[in-house]
Amino acid sequence: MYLSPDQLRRCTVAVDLGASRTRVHLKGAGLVVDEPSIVAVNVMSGALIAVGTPAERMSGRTPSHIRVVRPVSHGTVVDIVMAQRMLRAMVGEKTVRSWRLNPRLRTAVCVPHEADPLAQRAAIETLTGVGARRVLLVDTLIAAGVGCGLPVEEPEATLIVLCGAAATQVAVLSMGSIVAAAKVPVGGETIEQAIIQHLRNHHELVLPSQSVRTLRLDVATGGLNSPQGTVVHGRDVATGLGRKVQIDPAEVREVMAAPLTSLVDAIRSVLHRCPPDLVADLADSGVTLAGGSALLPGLDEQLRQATRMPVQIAEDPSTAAVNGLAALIEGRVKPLNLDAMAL
Ligand SMILES: Nc1ncnc2c1ncn2[C@@H]1O[C@H](COP(=O)(O)OP(=O)(O)OP(=O)(O)O)[C@@H](O)[C@H]1O
Repeated sequence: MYLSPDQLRRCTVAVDLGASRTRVHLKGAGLVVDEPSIVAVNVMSGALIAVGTPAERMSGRTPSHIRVVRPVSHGTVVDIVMAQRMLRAMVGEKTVRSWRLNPRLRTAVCVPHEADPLAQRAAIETLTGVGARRVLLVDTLIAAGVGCGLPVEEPEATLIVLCGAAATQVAVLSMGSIVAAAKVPVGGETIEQAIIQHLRNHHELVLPSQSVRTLRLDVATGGLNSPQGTVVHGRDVATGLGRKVQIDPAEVREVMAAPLTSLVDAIRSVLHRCPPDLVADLADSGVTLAGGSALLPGLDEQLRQATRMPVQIAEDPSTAAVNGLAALIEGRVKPLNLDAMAL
């Protein structure tokens, strides 16, 4: 079904419930929430202990009565009650109360391309639970395309690669629609898992989840470029005791590069399914990378070499989807009829 620009402009709130981060944009106020999608709860009393960044810091360090929960997985709400409590805490009770008092509150929310009816229902229930009277679902790929400043409403093709936490979506967009799309289970989190597995197999070290992020970002910023590499602390697989290991940056880069080949295959398969006229359009505009994992070191260069197309990273890749949704609800883009759903 098509969603008209007027329907979107009647929305007051734009939400991107990501596996890694939750982002909320309020019309007129801007981005009011950009926090990790994590909640820490006391399993005995059911009380919320922390939400967002403080809850993320607790991950892997909590006593048995505190559980760290991620209510969103692969861009889909998997724990509706927890997602509602997380949103309420992030936005603030005062704002949620004002939402509840507004009988016409409309909210636009991004959902992954081809999200199944259960995933759509979960997004809707989460938002109605925090006060939305009507929820409009917008395909994340379209929202991200708009957020990257791509001319998605024009009859020429644009190619977007949205690199999230657990998955990457690839799509060719034209005239406000998705011409062809593919999804691969590769993202920042899967790469972190690959690094953890590598260290376990080759160094017999169990790396804490928080250290793997630092290690990955060190590689990203060139902080590991000293000849000695970097020292990481973890737990010895056999003895269970604390141990440190010196890691070669080239080794980490190799592990990170492996899952990215499936991304190149996804781009090729999307291009194969597009009419040649649209593929010809892409010779100049090339590939636009969005999503937090677009900042993975060397990803743009690897894609440039593999596809022989120009590759650019969006100006603000992490917030592309919520910014695009915000531009749609604020009417900052040319009117376009979107492939989306209103429920
Ligand atoms: N500077 C950076 N370098 C490398 N990776 C990064 C950087 N910043 C964020 N990331 C990674 O980007 C991912 C989060 O991206 P994003 O915020 O787009 O995800 P999300 O929208 O929450 O997830 P999804 O789209 O999968 O539901 C995380 O895995 C994070 O580690």
